[in-house]
Amino acid sequence: MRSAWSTHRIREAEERVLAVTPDGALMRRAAWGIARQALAMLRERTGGVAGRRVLLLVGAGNNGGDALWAGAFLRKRAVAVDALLLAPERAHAEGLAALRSAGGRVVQAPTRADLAVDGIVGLSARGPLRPAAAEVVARLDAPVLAVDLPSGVDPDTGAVDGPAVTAAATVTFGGCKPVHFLAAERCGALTLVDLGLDLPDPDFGVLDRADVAAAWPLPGADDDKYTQGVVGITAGSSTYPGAAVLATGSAVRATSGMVRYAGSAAEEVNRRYPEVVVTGSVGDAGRVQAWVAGPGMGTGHPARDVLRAVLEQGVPVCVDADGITLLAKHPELWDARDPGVPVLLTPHDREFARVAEPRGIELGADRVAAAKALAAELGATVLLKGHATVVAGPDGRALVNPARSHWLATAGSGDVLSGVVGALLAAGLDPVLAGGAAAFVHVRAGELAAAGAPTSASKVVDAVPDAIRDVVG
Ligand SMILES: NC(=O)C1=CN([C@@H]2O[C@H](COP(=O)(O)OP(=O)(O)OC[C@H]3O[C@@H](n4cnc5c(N)ncnc54)[C@H](O)[C@@H]3O)[C@@H](O)[C@H]2O)[C@@H](O)CC1
Ligand SMILES: Nc1ncnc2c1ncn2[C@@H]1O[C@H](COP(=O)(O)OP(=O)(O)O)[C@@H](O)[C@H]1O
Ligand SMILES: [K+]
Repeated sequence: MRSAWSTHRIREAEERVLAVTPDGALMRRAAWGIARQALAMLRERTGGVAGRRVLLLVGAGNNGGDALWAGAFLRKRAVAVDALLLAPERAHAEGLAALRSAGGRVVQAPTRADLAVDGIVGLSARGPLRPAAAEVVARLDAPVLAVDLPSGVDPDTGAVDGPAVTAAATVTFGGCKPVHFLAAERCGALTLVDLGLDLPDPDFGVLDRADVAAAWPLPGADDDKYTQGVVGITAGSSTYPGAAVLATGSAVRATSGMVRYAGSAAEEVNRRYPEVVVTGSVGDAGRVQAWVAGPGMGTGHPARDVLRAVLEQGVPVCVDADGITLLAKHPELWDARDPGVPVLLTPHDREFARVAEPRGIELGADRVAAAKALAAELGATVLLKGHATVVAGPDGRALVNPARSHWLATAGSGDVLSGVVGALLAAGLDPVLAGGAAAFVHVRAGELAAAGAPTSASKVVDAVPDAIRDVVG
């Protein structure tokens, strides 16, 4: 698992190391990491390094200092290095002297380059690129290597509110920052240079393939259809039977145990998935180890009664879509729940706002903070959907699942996610891990279903087993 720390935590840890490290040593270590990455990119893109051209974009602080020192190292490999100083009077003095004495040039306008190094702003970044930097970045045609983070993107939230760098690669130092996962598409390939920092608990973790593989429940010699956890789905309505088919289908694809369906789309579900045990109502459904409630179920009184019946059963529940709207409209539904039993909500932004705003929680730029606040307030796990999905537990733990592709931005893909979450909850996974692992496999299923061209939620359902195979295989 990788981890991310907000900038103030990184700074505090850096200060402790700086206090016991010779002047400039950390910066040179950071800069050496950038130079190595720059050399690798030059080699990969141009077949060599000597005589290749690098343009440094140098801002007012230590981020620019890193770029200048990296330029000095690159000069030693016979790379031609030009530095464009965006705030000449505030450029890092030692870095500039090192670059000059290594034979680097200071230029007044961007020059042709094989690679640009973005040392405009780092940990102290606030807001988008200022106009002068924005103009230079807009005119670049070389790939960009970002120092610490792509300038113009908020380091703590990944928010982009105007001009910002999109990097082909980013080299960061000491520990990853939230931007690296919340705006992964802006960072490109990420490398971490170790600075020996002693960091506290992270703000959030990021599951990798091996973590998901280790968590994913697979049947063993002593298992039968019941022991792997039976998942119950209550979803769909006469208006939206499709949501029931998608959520149930993805649960079927995600577990080799049993899936039950309770609701008005029983016939459609059974026609499509004969292995599902269907019934008209939750009360008749038989025992399950977790429920998924909500996709397409409607928001009227009958649906409210169904949701209450599910919450009263004392097993983990994944509440999605209309189920979330019902919880917002009827907060007393929370009383039906045993507070010791996990509830996991899977809202998109508008559903999140419906539940959070009446409780005084705004969904602003800091999506991790908002999800953590709502999880703590509700005593439930909150999976906030988006291009980076945030999963926050009531105990303060959080995971982020970045998506590097966006094929899941298609109608019904949320219903697919809820079925996968349900399968993992039924197998007994901790809800934060269940949400994180489901989001991971969901993204992979979207990529496999799309294979480079638009796809649909039904195809994502069918790709769930391939996605699991890809992860656990
Ligand atoms: N502290 C340390 O020990 C280390 C710091 N390192 C580097 O130091 C960086 C942090 O340096 P600083 O704290 O000096 O600050 P930065 O270099 O991040 O920012 C410098 C200045 O840029 C300006 N600025 C803010 N937002 C801007 C925007 N949107 N557009 C243009 N200019 C903007 C501000 O005036 C700010 O003070 C890190 O990102 C990293 O690159 C590394 O050398 C590793 C060691
Ligand atoms: N631009 C995007 N990039 C990556 N994933 C996305 C993007 N937009 C949406 N998603 C994912 O697609 C799913 C959409 O779910 P949801 O909004 O509930 O849609 P629906 O109601 O149509 O099922 C979520 O899992 C979300 O994380
Ligand atoms: K930068």
